[in-house]
Amino acid sequence: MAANACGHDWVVEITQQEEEPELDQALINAVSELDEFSRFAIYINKFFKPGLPARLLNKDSVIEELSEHEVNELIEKVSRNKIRISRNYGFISTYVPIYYMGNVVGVLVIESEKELSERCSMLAIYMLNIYANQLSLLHKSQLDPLTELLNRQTFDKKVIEIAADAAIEHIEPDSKHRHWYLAIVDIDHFKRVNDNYGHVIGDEVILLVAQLLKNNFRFEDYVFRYGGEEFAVLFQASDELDARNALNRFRGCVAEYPFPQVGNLTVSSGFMPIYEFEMVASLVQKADKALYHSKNMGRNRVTAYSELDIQQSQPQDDSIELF
Ligand SMILES: Nc1nc2c(ncn2[C@@H]2O[C@H](COP(=O)(O)OP(=O)(O)OP(=O)(O)O)[C@@H](O)[C@H]2O)c(=O)[nH]1
Repeated sequence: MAANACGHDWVVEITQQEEEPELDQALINAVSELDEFSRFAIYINKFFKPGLPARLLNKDSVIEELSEHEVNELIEKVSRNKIRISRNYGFISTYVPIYYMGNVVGVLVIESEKELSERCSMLAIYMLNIYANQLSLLHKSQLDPLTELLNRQTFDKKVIEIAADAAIEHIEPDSKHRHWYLAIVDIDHFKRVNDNYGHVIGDEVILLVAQLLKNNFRFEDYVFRYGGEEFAVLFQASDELDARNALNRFRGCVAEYPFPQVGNLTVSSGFMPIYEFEMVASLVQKADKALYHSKNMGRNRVTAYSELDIQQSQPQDDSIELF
């Protein structure tokens, strides 16, 4: 650590990361190089929102994992006392707070034979703080500024990840497990909103629909602003009926919502399962086809890709073999 006495190398490493797993690894590497101790566990609430649990970051930690309640108690204690030290049967436990915007969002637990130097503890605090700031910047870069939903760039990455997992797991369509679905949702006749009430009201409608969408899906589902008044949802459901019910629930919710000045609006959607690896463009094209079917059938409805008469839309194979 001598050449890196002020932690400069770690700061550079952490602030260079543009992907979350690599950023996590950069922090884990930095903490493991603070050489005065041998074992550590990092717990952090990565969304920085009160009420969400702080989860273990270094899953391979040799320190026994604490319960959510124990972690909350520790966070409460380090919020009051900054660094805490306790002595247990020959080793020393040090608890270092993780700060984000002045709030404690996690805790680093270190077990060592001898007490950590103050310099080492302060270095840990700075590094954890820099990690939290970098994580927040990374999260912000994944969001659409108007709605704070995930943006289009993040959509492609997430679909590839889910489709790759589906290919590995080989989940069958009739399996008992919940699996992933892709839906594209579009506000009906949105151009009329802009034309009649102006773009500011149009933007407000987009924002309100985004909020309704977020509220209608689970925390572990992903909601994106895909384009202007078009949204994409990656969500888990047990089968097609379950997925359709979720989208219909949202559709009903929008239809009943009194949009200020505008009154009532509707949304149409198309959806399909992600059972195997498929290119993002091909998945989106299929969900889009189902969406346009909803539009053609009068809007304010949900269509599954499986409902479409694929035979009609595909070119007929009545070609003549020439060679
Ligand atoms: N206010 C606002 N309008 C947007 C934004 N992005 C796209 N739009 C507008 O959204 C409208 C989309 O219109 P169309 O694609 O013709 O579709 P539509 O009127 O919703 O009709 P259907 O989709 O067929 O039901 C266009 O007028 C765009 O200018 C945005 O960020 N804010």
